[in-house]
Amino acid sequence: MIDVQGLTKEYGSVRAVDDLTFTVTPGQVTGFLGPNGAGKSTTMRMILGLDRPIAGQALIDGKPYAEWKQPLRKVGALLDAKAVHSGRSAANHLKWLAHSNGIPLRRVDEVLGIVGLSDVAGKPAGGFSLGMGQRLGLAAALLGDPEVLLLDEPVNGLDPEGIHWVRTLVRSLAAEGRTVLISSHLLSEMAQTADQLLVIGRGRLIANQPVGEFVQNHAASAVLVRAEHLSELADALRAEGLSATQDTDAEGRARLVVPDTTTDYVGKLAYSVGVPLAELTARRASLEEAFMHMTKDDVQYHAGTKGDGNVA
Ligand SMILES: Nc1ncnc2c1ncn2[C@@H]1O[C@H](COP(=O)(O)OP(=O)(O)OP(=O)(O)O)[C@@H](O)[C@H]1O
Repeated sequence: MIDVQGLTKEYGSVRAVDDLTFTVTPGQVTGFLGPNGAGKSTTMRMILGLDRPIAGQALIDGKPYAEWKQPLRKVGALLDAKAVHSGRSAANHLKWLAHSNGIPLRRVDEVLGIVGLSDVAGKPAGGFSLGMGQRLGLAAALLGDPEVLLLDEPVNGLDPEGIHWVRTLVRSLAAEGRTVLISSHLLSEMAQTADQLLVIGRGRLIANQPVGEFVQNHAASAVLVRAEHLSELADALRAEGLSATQDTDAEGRARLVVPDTTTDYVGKLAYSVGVPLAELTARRASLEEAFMHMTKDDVQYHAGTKGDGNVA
């Protein structure tokens, strides 16, 4: 369990993290989202004792990270996968970490196998691709078989197979009862990986809820309907107090978009007014729509604008 209370950090005049309070519970994947510069990495660094807050605290199972005697056995973290001595081989990098945390050396071969790097174990990490570096970072995070995992952008640089593998891995780690906090800008991926979402903007907490609830609360779903007699159906919908707008689908066919209703309702109504349907589809809101809606006032760095924050 990670317990963050009133965590606050400033860099000069920039308040990077502002009075953040949340808990991350075991047995589920918690996704950590926020626009660029929102304070995700800074929060993770403070949880790991790498940055000192100006107020508040972060505890891991009741103690600050620094008080765990063999921290890698308690918490596995992937923050900056490039933070590896470039001349050192993957295996030696992991052996060095294992040694400093009292972890048996046979675990090094195990984690290299888990992340698919056994064949390049003896090669210098400096020559690794971005994706291989991420895999090595994940191997280091898993080395101590930790109960708590903090993964900052773990799928960065991974190919589709790698992304799928990370998703399966973190879901199985959570299913084993571990605490998993994971940040990513790939929202469609996060929608499939996370159970719970923590969303921050400009250092402040703006949502902490299950993924499905977040999407339902912050993005509109709609029913899409095609029929030969669209205007009759539109009239019937409006008579029932529903708004229906007409547009065309990808194949250029006219359809109605009816927000805030269900396919069951529209289907029954069409039947009652004798309009045969050619298509009746629920358009589910996406995590991306919900995220854009929730964070639109907190985006500091827009394409084509100067932004109003300090550029990192
Ligand atoms: N070492 C530092 N010195 C000065 N400012 C910093 C430092 N680290 C972070 N910041 C600032 O703190 C704010 C939060 O940055 P942080 O990297 O935590 O955000 P983030 O949510 O992880 O962003 P991204 O999604 O782009 O990785 C930003 O305004 C950033 O410029």
